[in-house]
Amino acid sequence: MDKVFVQGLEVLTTIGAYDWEKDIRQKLRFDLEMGYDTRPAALGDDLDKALDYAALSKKVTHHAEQNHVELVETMAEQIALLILREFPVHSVKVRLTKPGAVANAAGVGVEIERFAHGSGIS
Ligand SMILES: Nc1nc2c(c(=O)[nH]1)N=C([C@H](O)[C@@H](O)CO)CN2
Repeated sequence: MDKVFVQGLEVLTTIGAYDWEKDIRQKLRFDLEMGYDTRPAALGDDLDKALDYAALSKKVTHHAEQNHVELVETMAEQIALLILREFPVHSVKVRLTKPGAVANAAGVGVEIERFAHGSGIS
């Protein structure tokens, strides 16, 4: 399956399990990979047939900015569901990095993969 990806999408939001995290904004970095047949767009050179990575990035940014959760797991799951619900993709991989969370680590986070088929969405 072809992939459309968004790499290093940075969003500032309120996220974290500890009290001191409830009143600050921290950076999240999203790496997204969507399973999508790119041939119709390529053959017609037609954005209307493409998975619009700009529109997708905008929706992900808006969701992450507006929804405050404790765990990176929760945010990753919400973003995967949003993409499966709002875009005609076969699958989505969400790698979510919280760069400032652990001293002496470049980043920590999760990577999940979800599929449209059998998810009740599609
Ligand atoms: N598996 C996880 N572990 C931790 C999380 C998380 O979201 N998933 N979050 C925290 C704190 O919020 C941390 O980021 C503060 O530095 C701790 N462990």
